[in-house]
Amino acid sequence: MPGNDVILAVDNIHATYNHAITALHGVSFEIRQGEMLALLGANGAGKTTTLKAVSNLLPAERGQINAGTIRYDGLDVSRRKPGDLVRAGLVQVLEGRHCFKSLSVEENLVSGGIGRSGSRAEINRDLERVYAYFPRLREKRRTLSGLTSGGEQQMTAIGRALMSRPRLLVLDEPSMGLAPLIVQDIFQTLRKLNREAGLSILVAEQNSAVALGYADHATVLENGVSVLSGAAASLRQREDVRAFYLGQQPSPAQPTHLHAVV
Ligand SMILES: Nc1ncnc2c1ncn2[C@@H]1O[C@H](COP(=O)(O)OP(=O)(O)OP(=O)(O)O)[C@@H](O)[C@H]1O
Repeated sequence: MPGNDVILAVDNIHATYNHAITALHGVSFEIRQGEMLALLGANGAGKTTTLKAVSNLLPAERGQINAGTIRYDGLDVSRRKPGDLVRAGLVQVLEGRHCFKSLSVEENLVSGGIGRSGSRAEINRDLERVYAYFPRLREKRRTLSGLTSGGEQQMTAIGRALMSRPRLLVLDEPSMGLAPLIVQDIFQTLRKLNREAGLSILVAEQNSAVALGYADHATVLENGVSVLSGAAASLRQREDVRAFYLGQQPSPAQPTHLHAVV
C-alpha cells in the first residue's frame, strides 16, 4: 500500500489494444508529491500507452487494462472518467503539442481553463502565472498559434494544461522535433514549476539525456515492461544506461541489456 505522499501509483499493469495486441505486460512505478519522474524507453516501448492508461484514455482507443492498478491520490483511475481526473488535477499534455491553430496563443491558453469554474479575474491571474513561466507566450499572445514556432506551440500546450491548475502534470515527449536549446528551455521551466510551485510531473521521453538531467527519478520501459527504476543521478552513472539510452560506448565488459531494478 503506497504511503500518503504518493500521488500516483502504477502497479504491475498489463494492457492490450483490440483485445489482441499486447502493449504493456508489467509496468510499475510511483510518483511522490512534488516529484518529477521521467519515463524512458525506445520507440514502441509503451510510454504513450502507459500515460494514456494513467488518464483512463485507453478505452477511447480500443485499449484496455487487463491486470494491475493505477491509483491517483489513492483512487482507482479506471473508475473515473478522464474529465473527472482533469478536474481532480491530473492533466495531460498529449504527444504532438495539440493547439487550436486558428486561435491566438491567449485564446488557446484560456481554453484550458474553461472546464473549471472561475471568474474572469481568476483566469487572468492564471494567465499571468503562465506568462511569468513562459515569457515568450506573452510576446506572442495575439499571434495565431498556427503561425508560432514548434517550441512556442509546445509552450502553449503546456500553458493550457497549467490553466486547469494541475497537481500532477503528465507530458508525452515534450522534446519531440524541437531544437536542443528550446528543449533545455522547456525542461528548465518544467523544473521551475516543479521546484517553485510543487507541481508533480510525469514526463515520457525518448531524449533520455535531457530527461535524466532534470528529473528526480526515472523508470525505463523495454517492450512493455518496466525494467529499471531509480534516482536519475544514479541511473546517469550506470554504464548500461549510458550505453543504451545516453548513446555512449560501453566498455567491452559491460552487460548487453538492462537487467536490474535499483
Ligand atoms: N492505438 C493502438 N492500437 C494498436 N496498437 C497500438 C496502439 N497504440 C500503440 N500500439 C502498440 O503498443 C505498443 C506500445 O506503443 P506506445 O505508443 O505506447 O510506445 P511508445 O514508447 O510511446 O513509443 P513512441 O515513442 O513511438 O510513441 C507498440 O507495439 C504499438 O505498436
